[in-house]
Parts: sequence; structure tokens; C-alpha cells
Amino acid sequence: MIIKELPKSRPISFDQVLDKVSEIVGKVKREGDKALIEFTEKFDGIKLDNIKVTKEEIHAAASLLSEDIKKAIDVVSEQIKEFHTSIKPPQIGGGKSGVDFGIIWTPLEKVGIYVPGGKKLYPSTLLMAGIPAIVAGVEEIYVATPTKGKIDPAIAYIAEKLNVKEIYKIGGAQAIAALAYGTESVKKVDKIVGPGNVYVQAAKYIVSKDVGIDGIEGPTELVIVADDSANSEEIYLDLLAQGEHGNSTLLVLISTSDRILREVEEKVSGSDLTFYLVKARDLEEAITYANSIAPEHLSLQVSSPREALKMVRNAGAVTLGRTPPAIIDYSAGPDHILPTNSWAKFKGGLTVYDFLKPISFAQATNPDKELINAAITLARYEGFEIHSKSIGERYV
Ligand SMILES: NC(=O)c1ccc[n+]([C@@H]2O[C@H](COP(=O)([O-])OP(=O)(O)OC[C@H]3O[C@@H](n4cnc5c(N)ncnc54)[C@H](O)[C@@H]3O)[C@@H](O)[C@H]2O)c1
Ligand SMILES: N[C@H](CO)Cc1c[nH]c[nH+]1
Ligand SMILES: [Zn+2]
Repeated sequence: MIIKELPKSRPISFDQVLDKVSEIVGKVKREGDKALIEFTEKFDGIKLDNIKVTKEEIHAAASLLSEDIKKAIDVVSEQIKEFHTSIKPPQIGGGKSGVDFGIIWTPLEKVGIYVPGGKKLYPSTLLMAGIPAIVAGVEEIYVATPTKGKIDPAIAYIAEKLNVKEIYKIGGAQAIAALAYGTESVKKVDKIVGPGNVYVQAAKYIVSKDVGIDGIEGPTELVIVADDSANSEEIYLDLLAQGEHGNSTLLVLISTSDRILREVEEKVSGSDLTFYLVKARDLEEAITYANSIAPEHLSLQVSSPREALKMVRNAGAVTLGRTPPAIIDYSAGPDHILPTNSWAKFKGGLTVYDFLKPISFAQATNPDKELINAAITLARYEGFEIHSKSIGERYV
């Protein structure tokens, strides 16, 4: 279908499934493994004997992987590692008025990674979540992924490479609930990260009152902003590429060029997917439209992409010029785990920061009198006499 105006909503919203997902989460919380086995049979058609994949199973699966796929994983891993290492924050601090202070960036202890696997395989997602976790210093990584009965060799290879503690053969909302609350087989974690379909993201949203989450990373979204310098065949391929994720993908082209819009319309007219093809008066209007959508992927296929980038306010990740958005999915370096459903208005893509907590510290060895008096005065004003005394006894 072709629609010639801006999308009014996402193709599928998690509001539609919140009630159903709440029930799934509640049952897993109450019944543990029994509920996981029931839901996996119901939604994935798999009768599970064991929820946890054994070390032997992981090793056997990993050994099936061909050398060229191992090599591709190794190459991509180095690129992703370099991206997250280059942005890892230093231990920082300073001091004022006789007080030393700063931040100790501290890695999270136990992290759960959801690797999607309903319609397609996503070993690349395990790299995109596992590598920044390791760069941050996380020691315990647990993975949940729907398996269709058998663990995927590339996921097994990456799990061994990243020293993943355990893999669970579960997907959907039930997997998120299990990681959030723990079951007989599944470890309770401190934070759950990773993309997935609407059920997975609705479950993350529900459990976020009890466990950390990285954000909402639901069905893929791509907005392309193109001017007349762009190539319609490349735009067509980029749209269809993200359309491979399924028919919940949001696909939008905003262009200042009638030629580009006409050529892309001709190319996509036979497709089952929905495409939004929107005319903009000029580049500024095109980027204003893109900012209002706040897409996961934004592609600037314009003659001066760096200039255009200065106008971007809301996007998960931006590819510039002819750079294909799909290269971020695999090997550019920046993460492909990116905010959807307009969360890009206030959230960026997954980084090493998602696995670090800033613990602040202060040491008042020789604080200025004025500073101490200010603390005492404010404590008294708030009626906290002992607070005031505990400060005054030490320094006054
Ligand atoms: N935003 C991002 O960063 C990002 C990155 C990669 C992938 N994605 C998206 O992840 C999604 C992956 O989706 P997927 O479906 O292939 O895999 P998935 O693993 O997210 O979901 C599969 C699970 O959904 C559950 N499920 C399916 N139908 C259900 C139903 N009717 N009721 C309850 N539960 C049900 C099943 O338990 C199944 O195991 C795609 O939409 C893709 O675009 C997003
Ligand atoms: N485009 C997805 C993010 O929306 C990431 C991905 C993984 N594999 C292929 N693509
Ligand atoms: Zn993709």
C-alpha cells in the first residue's frame, strides 16, 4: 500500500497487547517454569524438556558453524567493540570548597539479553548487546531467545565468545517475565536489554517497575530523507531491506524531489508492504517531518548530509549520504539496538552507558566554613536537627 502523507501512528502499538501481556507476565511470576513451558508450547509450538541450554549443547551447536560465518562475526565484533570502547566514559571528578567529588562508573552485575528469533535469526543482536556489556565490565550475561527447538550455531558461537553464563530457550513476553522475576531455571537479572516484537516490548514496559530496561526497541522503523541528488534504486533497496523484518516495519520516504517520489512509487507498487511517500517543500521541512516521527533509523540521502545532520533532533541512528542504513545493522560500529515508537525523542541507541551506573562520591576533608554553615542552616530550616548536629559536631 502507498500512503502519501505522514504516518499518524506506528503500524502496531504495544497498547493493543498490554492486557494480554500483563496476564502472561503475572502467570510466569506466579508459576515459574511451568508457565514458561505452557506458553512456549502455545506461542512457539515447542514442547520444552529443558529451558536452559547446557554447555555441551552450546558447544556442539557452535562447532557446526562454518569458518566464514565465524570470521564475519569476529570482524564485526572488533568494529562494535571499538565503537563502544571509544565512547566509554572515564572515571571523572573534581572538587570545590574543600570537598572532593566524582563519579565511579560501575558495571551492572547481572544482565539479561533478549535475542529475537520469531521470524528471523538475530545473532547480530547478541553481538550488539553483549559487546557493550563486556566493554562496560558486566560479568554475568544471561540470554533468552526463542529457538524452534535447537540453539542457532551462530548464537552459540557468540555466546561462547562472550562467555555468556546461560542461554534459555524461551521467547516473547514470557522470556522477559522470567528474566525479570526469575524462575526455577532462569536467573533473575538486574536489567533486561534487547529488541523484539510488540509482545516482547510490552513485557519490558510492564516489568520496568521492578527491573531495569534499556528502552522500547520494537518493530523496525526507517525514514529516508532524500533530495534530487539521491538514487531511487538505492532508496528502494533500503526500504525493502528494513521491510524484511516483517509487515510491522514503518517505512517512510520524505523527499523534496518529484522525480525520486515518482520513481520509488513505481518500484514499490507491487509490494505487500506499506510505504509512506511524502513530498516536502524543502530540506528543512523534510527534516522537520522526520523529527516529528522520531524514527529508529534515519537516512539522509541528500547532497550535504553533514549540514542536514545539524537539523536532526530525534532519531535512533542516522546514516549519512549513500551509507546504507543496513550497515548499522551489522558492521558500521554503532549499535543496531535502537529506540522505536517515538522513544527517540528522549532516548538514544544502546551503548556501553546502558551497562554502567554512575555512583557518585564525596570526601569533605577540609571543607570551607561557609559550606558547612550552609548545610547546617538548611538542615535546621527543614527541621532536621540531627542532620545539622552530625555535620556541626565534625567541623564546627
Ligand atoms: N528496534 C530495534 O533495535 C530492533 C532490532 C532488531 C530487531 N527488531 C525487531 O524485532 C522484531 C522481532 O520480532 P519477531 O516476532 O521475529 O521475534 P521475537 O523474538 O521478538 O518474538 C517472537 C516471540 O513472540 C511471541 N509471540 C508471537 N506471537 C504471539 C502472540 N500472538 N501472543 C503472544 N506472544 C506471541 C512468541 O513467544 C515468540 O517466541 C521485529 O519486529 C524487528 O523489526 C528491532
Ligand atoms: N534493522 C534492525 C534494527 O531495527 C537490526 C537488524 C538486525 N539484523 C538485521 N537488521
Ligand atoms: Zn535490519
